[in-house]
Amino acid sequence: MSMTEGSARLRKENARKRRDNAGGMEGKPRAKTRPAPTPADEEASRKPGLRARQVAAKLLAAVVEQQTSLDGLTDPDHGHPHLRQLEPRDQALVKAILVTALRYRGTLSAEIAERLDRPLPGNATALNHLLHVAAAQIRFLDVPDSAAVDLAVAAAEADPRTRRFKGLVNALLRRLTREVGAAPVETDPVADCPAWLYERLVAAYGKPRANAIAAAQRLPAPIDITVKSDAEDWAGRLGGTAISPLTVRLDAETQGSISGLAGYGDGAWWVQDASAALPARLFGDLAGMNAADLCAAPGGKTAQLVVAGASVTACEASKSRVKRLEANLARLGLNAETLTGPFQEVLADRAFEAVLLDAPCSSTGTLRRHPDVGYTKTLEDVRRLAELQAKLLEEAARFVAPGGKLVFSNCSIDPIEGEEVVAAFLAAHGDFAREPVSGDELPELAEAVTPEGDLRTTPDMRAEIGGLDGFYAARLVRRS
Ligand SMILES: C[S@@+](CC[C@H](N)C(=O)[O-])C[C@H]1O[C@@H](n2cnc3c(N)ncnc32)[C@H](O)[C@@H]1O
Repeated sequence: MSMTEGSARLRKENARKRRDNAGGMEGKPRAKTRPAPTPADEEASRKPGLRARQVAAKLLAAVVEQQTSLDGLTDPDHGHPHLRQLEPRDQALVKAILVTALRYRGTLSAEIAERLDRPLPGNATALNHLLHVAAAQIRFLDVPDSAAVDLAVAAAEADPRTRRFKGLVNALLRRLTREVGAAPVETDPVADCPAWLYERLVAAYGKPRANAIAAAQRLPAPIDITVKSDAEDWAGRLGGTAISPLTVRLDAETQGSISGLAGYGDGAWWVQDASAALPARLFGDLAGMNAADLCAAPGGKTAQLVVAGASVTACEASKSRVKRLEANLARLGLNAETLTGPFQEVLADRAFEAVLLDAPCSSTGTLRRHPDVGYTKTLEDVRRLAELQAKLLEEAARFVAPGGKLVFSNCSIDPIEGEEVVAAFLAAHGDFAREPVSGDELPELAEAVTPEGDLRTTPDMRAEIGGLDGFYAARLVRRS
């Protein structure tokens, strides 16, 4: 429900600001979190923009070596302290570098490797990150090449682990600038799809479709909002297109400060990808019914259930995320009962006519917004999360009243976490049946309805309007 990836959309104005500020600016550190300056910090403060590049390399290491999520590292309140110490403009630059370096990681790795006489030593990880940070700027960002190269050389010199490679950094990056620079060289989306994920895509969807998905998920995602009503009207007012009865896709020009747009303060809409808005739609009109959202925060789907007329109970296990859920509902002026804790415990023996289980998952459907996911998650994570989902689905079943509906969903692109979980559940539960979704229910997205009657979106769908996140949803009904 918040805008998290504005920095990845490098629109001209931001690019100009960064160029004007090419060297960047050292942040005024917050007294509370500021560690004592090291000699490297002092050097960085003498060279504008150096600190931003050093922080970018450090955070890139955290993503690819420690599998730390980019959202966590860049969280405005709890993110990495070195990032939070930078000026907002430099923070935005660091985020843009990271998103770009991850989105094009395969391409950048190959272009760096081609210009090395021999492969880097296996332990030269700091050097590798530094080269990726510089190459991302040279190849894809509107930063002067000379600044990208000079600051990479300065960063190499400031770090004892990379000092002896200073000459290599300089020569390699100058060659990259000369030979490719920012030329629109065609790059291979498959090379930029993490290998384990590409293998899964081929296994699940076949090679041609896997290639189309890899290409679509390398593109930055547009920003979609879900409106309480009047999508056409809001599209006109905000500058966008109504792409479903509830979703407006904002034009690139409209994007900027989301909270400054008309209707935000009045709670008329919230940010939610078009595909994330689909599972709650599967309940249809909920007027006069009670509904439970079992895994609710940050609350986009809870809001939809309330707007659809239900009396909603929203459960969330994480205390901090309940706060976000409640703040979001308050801004939207929507009422729901919120319960803090695992739904299995806090719901006692209640039963509901509509139950939504939007389960934790690998988030591999959201690579457009979160290009780190391919490097922070593995196939083992997918399998582990599928087991968790199966357990949660089993437990969710007991809160469904006879004749009630249960929608299971998540934003993984992998059938292991979707179709297979539901197939196993139905095989073990004669008391539940699938209630197939029909193309008529979602006329704008009939291609997403599977032969079994589930919903499966992939990023290559609706390419003509900018694609969709990958999502899965199945609608089940309790027979007795
Ligand atoms: C995919 S997110 C939900 C997104 C949410 N439905 C939305 O549309 O905004 C999954 C959420 O489930 C929560 N969660 C995980 N296990 C839970 C449980 N047993 N009971 C309640 N919440 C749980 C996580 O903390 C996380 O916030």
